[in-house]
Amino acid sequence: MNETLRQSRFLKACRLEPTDVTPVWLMRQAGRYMSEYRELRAKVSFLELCKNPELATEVTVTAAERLGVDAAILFADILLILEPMGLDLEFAKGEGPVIHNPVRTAADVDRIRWMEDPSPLDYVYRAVTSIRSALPSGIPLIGFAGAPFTLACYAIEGGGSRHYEKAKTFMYRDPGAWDALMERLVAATTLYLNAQVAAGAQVLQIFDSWVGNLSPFDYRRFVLPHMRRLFEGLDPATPVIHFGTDTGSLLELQRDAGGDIIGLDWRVELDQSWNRLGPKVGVQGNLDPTLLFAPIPEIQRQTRRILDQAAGRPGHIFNLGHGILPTTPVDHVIALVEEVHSYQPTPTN
Ligand SMILES: Cc1c2[nH]c(c1CCC(=O)O)Cc1[nH]c(c(CCC(=O)O)c1C)Cc1[nH]c(c(CCC(=O)O)c1C)Cc1[nH]c(c(C)c1CCC(=O)O)C2
Repeated sequence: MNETLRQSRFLKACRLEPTDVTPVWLMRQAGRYMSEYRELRAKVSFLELCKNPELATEVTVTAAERLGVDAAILFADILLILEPMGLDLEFAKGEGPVIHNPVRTAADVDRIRWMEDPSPLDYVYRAVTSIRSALPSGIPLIGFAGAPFTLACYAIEGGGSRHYEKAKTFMYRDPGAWDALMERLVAATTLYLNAQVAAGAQVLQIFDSWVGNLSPFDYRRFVLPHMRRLFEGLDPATPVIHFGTDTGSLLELQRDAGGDIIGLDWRVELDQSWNRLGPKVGVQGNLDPTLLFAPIPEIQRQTRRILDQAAGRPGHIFNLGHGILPTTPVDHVIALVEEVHSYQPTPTN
């Protein structure tokens, strides 16, 4: 890695070093709220876009440049890895992701393929290399994957869900088959993430978007050992952001599972949560994505409130608590990024 990249404010924050201003990027920064993205999507399907390294590069780089953020995130999806494992994935119009052959029994788990090598997802690594060479030298590229629990939820439910009753029933009824499924997901995800690093990603984010649905007791039993093995298998030189939503009761357990930076959503206070997590990890977050629909002065006020809570402590990466919503006004997003970059601490007297 070159020195400009190593000394970027984003990578400094990942190492818990002080920065000139707080680095900021936004989950789903490349997405439907942006007209450039919608124009491309009018011509190609979402999966075609993910599988075309040239178009994935265009979408990633355009979003990072238009917003002026401090990091780019690979354009892909957490569910792509399920295809080479034998699941039939479709992004149905207006419905979100659908898996046509979900895992419902222990025999279904046996049919899930072990990924022996990372090559089925070569199109992703080609996109990583191409994005890295197209980005300015001071802008790190974030690679990512879904966490095994969130991927297992999709694999078992066959799509999105409100209560995850199928996934949880599976977990409680057949813990052995659950562990077998999680082991396959951990093995595949480890290969996948390390291959993204080898292709040119400087940082990784693991999305455990739906894990906040579990009690701490069940997290400890059904998720934590698998997450530990995943973190242990990753390239130790690459910082990892460990993200979830609705995880107010799981933060310490998530930290114990692994990661350099813990994602916080807007349901928790940034300062209190960081104190709970302790000095060895940084935090990412935590503006409510819905706040981007508020008048700009209110966005600015709450952005400053979050930065006041971080109080200049090294290791804060500004972000939303979850992804940008599709109807968000772009100028509000740009105003948010500008506010983070121009922030001066509020005098305390
Ligand atoms: C759960 C999850 C998924 N995908 C992802 C997660 C974890 C983050 C989270 O909790 O939101 C992760 C993801 N998905 C996408 C990215 C690209 C990078 C970025 O953040 O800009 C990333 C990091 C693109 C996408 N992934 C998807 C889109 C929209 C597709 C379109 O163009 O129609 C994008 C830009 C589709 C997708 N993909 C997924 C769903 C549920 C949906 C449908 C809902 C929706 O449409 O927003 C699964």
